[in-house]
Amino acid sequence: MTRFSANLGFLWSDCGLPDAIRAAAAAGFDAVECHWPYDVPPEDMRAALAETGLPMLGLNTRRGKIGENGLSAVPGRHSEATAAIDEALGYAEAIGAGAVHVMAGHADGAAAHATFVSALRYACTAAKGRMILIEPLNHYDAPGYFLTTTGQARAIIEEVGAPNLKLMFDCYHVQLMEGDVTHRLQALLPVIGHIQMAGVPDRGPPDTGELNYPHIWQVLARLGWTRPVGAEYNAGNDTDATLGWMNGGGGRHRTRERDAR
Ligand SMILES: O=C(O)[C@@H](O)C(=O)CO
Ligand SMILES: [Mg+2]
Repeated sequence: MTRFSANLGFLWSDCGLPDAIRAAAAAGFDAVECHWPYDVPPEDMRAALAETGLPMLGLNTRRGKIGENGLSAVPGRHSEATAAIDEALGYAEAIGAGAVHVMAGHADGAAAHATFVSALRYACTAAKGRMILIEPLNHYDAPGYFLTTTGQARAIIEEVGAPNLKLMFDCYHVQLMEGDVTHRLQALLPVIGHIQMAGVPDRGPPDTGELNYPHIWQVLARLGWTRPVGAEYNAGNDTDATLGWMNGGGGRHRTRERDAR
């Protein structure tokens, strides 16, 4: 049975994060993950996580100024990037989150590559065993983002050479940039730390669009993947109404009728 994590940057994004954690638990998710929780006191997050028993899988480094998408590959922004990594690791430790996604930012070329490698070496050491993730983003949603393909990510992971540096394989971005999702999951499995999903190309629920997620969940089961898969899609202002796909994955989603009993 596939297990699912609710990405609270997208699901129940109209609630505060602690209430979004509670909503995810009520809907039957096995875990949660978030993007930028920094405005919420860690003790409020800890309380909601303890109350629901859900693990927080991960969070992101800050994006930087408006229009930026992280700083870790941006030459000349080293001290801000390092501060963002320290902040994310500190927050992750405070709430018991398992991973930090280090966001690269808008940059390209050899200097950006060297800057990113150096920032990731710093993050992997500072993480003291916590997982560090990097995620290729598609060029429609994130034009100019440094990290765009799984091949580029794998080369960086190999160059950094830290056991706690892993790939965040977001099926939505991978399908838009490269396709061949099944073969890529299989080939990249040893370096994958987390998997996310959304309908393609509209980033709707996983039961919409061109990717057949029930097939992908079967592939993951065959590959021995047992960690929760992150649901990171636009859910509009009624997340509960979009959760029919969870039953297709054998999830524990409780229908509204059952909730009402
Ligand atoms: O896919 C995404 O957009 C997210 O996983 C993320 O962390 C960057 O916004
Ligand atoms: Mg993603």
